[in-house]
Amino acid sequence: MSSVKIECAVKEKNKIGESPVWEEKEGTLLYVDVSGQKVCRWNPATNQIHTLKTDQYVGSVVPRRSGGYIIGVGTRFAAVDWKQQTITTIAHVDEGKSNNRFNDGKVDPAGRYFAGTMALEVRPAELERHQGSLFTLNPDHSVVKHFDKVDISNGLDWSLDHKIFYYIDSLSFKVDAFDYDKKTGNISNRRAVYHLEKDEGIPDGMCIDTEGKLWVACYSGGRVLHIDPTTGKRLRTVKLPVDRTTSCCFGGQDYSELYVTTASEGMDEDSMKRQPEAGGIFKITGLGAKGIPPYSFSG
Ligand SMILES: O=C(O)[C@H](O)[C@@H](O)[C@H](O)[C@H](O)CO
Ligand SMILES: [Zn+2]
Repeated sequence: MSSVKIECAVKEKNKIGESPVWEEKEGTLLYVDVSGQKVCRWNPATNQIHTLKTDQYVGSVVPRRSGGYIIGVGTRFAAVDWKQQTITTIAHVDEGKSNNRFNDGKVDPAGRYFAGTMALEVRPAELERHQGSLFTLNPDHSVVKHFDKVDISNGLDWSLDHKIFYYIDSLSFKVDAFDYDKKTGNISNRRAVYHLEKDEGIPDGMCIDTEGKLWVACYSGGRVLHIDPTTGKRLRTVKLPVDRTTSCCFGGQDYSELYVTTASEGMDEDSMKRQPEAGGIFKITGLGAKGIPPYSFSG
């Protein structure tokens, strides 16, 4: 077995780094800084970061098949023209809930954008409960609301056979699964596939690997969990040198590198001293696992 190597690849600090997506064509890593209110694109070859400021908190960014990106910003779905550096609203959600914002999101195997909302936090993980919902932006730009009463809508991905949708509502401290209908985008039959242990922190972003196993970043846990969703067992724990690990995706050559975003927001001076790399993005190699290419929004 090769040895695991963990390095801080993107040193520029995010307040809340999130939603990492590998862009194979350019060999770049796309992500957001939620409360830093920006969409970022890091080029490993040049170590340059290009950013686009948003006018509100941005929860996630996904590639769009016709070019550019789609984001969940504030309580809007919006299109990003990266070349023109413009953001155009596509649809509104959670109308009347002015204290809400989009959080994590990802494109499903049929090209729909799934993203959920949450109330704004007073402090990390402290917020008015049950205010969020999970939505889908369809390719025709219609919006579907799947369910409400979500605390912190977070990690999501689909099984390799496209029959299961995995989902995390962070404050439930578990990873859930739904039956997923690729044709309609409907999800049903919610059940738990993994319950976090006390010291594992708060489940946040996640991604699937080529074996159908999940990698779950744990906020306040300083770790990524490798989970088998069919047995409900944890296969492995990968610890990082910072506590606030937020999300992960595979990227790089053959999708064999795991990129882990982290947050620095809300840390006091002391913990910043102890964790100087907080807010950076980590690259983990030697895991012996690989990911799959991200799906693009087809609308
Ligand atoms: O990363 C996210 O998904 C949210 O934007 C964050 O706010 C954290 O999850 C939260 O603070 C801890 O649960
Ligand atoms: Zn998250």
